[in-house]
Parts: sequence; C-alpha cells; structure tokens
Amino acid sequence: MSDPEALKRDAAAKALSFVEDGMRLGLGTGSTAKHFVDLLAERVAGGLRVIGVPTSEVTRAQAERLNVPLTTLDETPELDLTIDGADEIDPALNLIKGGGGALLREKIVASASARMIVIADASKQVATLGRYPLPIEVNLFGLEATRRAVAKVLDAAGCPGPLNLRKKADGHVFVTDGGHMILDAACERIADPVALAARLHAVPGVVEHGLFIGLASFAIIASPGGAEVVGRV
Ligand SMILES: O=C[C@H](O)[C@H](O)[C@H](O)COP(=O)(O)O
Repeated sequence: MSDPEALKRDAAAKALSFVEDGMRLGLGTGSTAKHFVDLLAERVAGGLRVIGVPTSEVTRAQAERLNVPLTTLDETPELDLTIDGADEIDPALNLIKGGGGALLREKIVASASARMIVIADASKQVATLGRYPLPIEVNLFGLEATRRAVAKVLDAAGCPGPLNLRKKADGHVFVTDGGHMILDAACERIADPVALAARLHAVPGVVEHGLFIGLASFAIIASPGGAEVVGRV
C-alpha cells in the first residue's frame, strides 16, 4: 500500500516543474495543495521569485509562515498559474472541489489564472462526477428557502440526496472564509455537470458550487507507478 501523503507530495513535486521564475501563482487549499506550498517555499528559500494569491486563510497562514511572498487579486488581478487539489476529476477534467470549504476563493483564483494544474492521487479520478458530495456555498440569509430551492434543482438533476448543512466535528455549523454556509449534496452520479452548474447558479442565495467546469488545463495524477500528466500541457 502506498502512503497517500507520499502520492500527494509526488503530484505536488511534479507541478513545481511548471513554475517559472517571476510567475504570479494561485495557491490552492487542502492536503495536496499544502504539499505544493511546502515544496514551493523550499524553492523560494533557494532564490525562486514568485508571488502567490492564497485561496484560503489556511493557505495564507501556511505561506506567510514559510515566507512565500503573497499578493491579492486586487493588486494582481491576472495570474499565470494556479495549482490546486480536487475531490473528484472526470475524464474531461471537470472537477468537484470544496471538500475543505474553499471552493469560492478557489474558483475566483482559478478563473483569474491563465492556467490551472490540478494535483491529486489516483483515487480522485472517476468516470462520472458525483460520488463525492457536491459542496454548495449559500448565504445565511434565507437559508431554509435556499436549501429547498437547491433541493428541487438537485431532484430534477437526478440527485437522490440527502442535502446536508455542513457541520464541523464539534457539531457547530461550518462557516467559510467568506462567512457563508455549505450544503453538501449526495448526487451519486452527475449526468450533466454543465447543466447542473448553470441551474445551481440560477438559485438566489447560492453563492458558488463545487463544480469546476473547463477550468483545469491539465492534471497531475500520482499513483505508485509515478506522477503522470493527464490532459494537454
Ligand atoms: O476546499 C477544498 C479544496 O477544494 C481542496 O482542494 C479539495 O477538497 C481537495 O483536498 P485534498 O487535497 O485535501 O484532498
């Protein structure tokens, strides 16, 4: 059995080979992206000049601790490359993201980047998205009305549910960096991610959802045989 952390680090290490001096980077969130920021910091300590926009307060704290220079999308609205993890990756490189609750900032940062590399171990590859619960970020105002509207959209898309308000291990409601809540939708199989993405966006109160359609340029998938590029570099 391979160590999952070693696989994530392999994917992160390969992604580092696509980082060039002077690049403006989007820094992802999660356990795989954390390896990337660790490795990036080593290169920065060795003289690599980059500047990064973190996709969460957790990543910001890590990058600050490791002396990776940071900026914001207000100061630096166009980025060269974002490197981030994913919860699921389908053959078209559509993704489910947001398992760590950072989907809103992750999507804004990825959308501001010329390219996005997804880093993951092979367990994240699926034939069809939906086995991983789809995170849907919602405004606190009108939460129950929004939840019902979202449930109708999911029902029409063939998602059996349940649709759960995300809670932390201590039982308190999970609050995102943006101050919103997350509904996790059990879909099992998302037959048409593009259509579902559009319908979720049309619900007032939905701030963002974890379907990342057409944002990933390519993926680096690590398995015990090594880290391989999937898609066109
Ligand atoms: O909100 C969190 C992010 O979308 C993560 O990138 C995603 O959940 C994957 O995280 P991990 O690398 O820990 O599996």
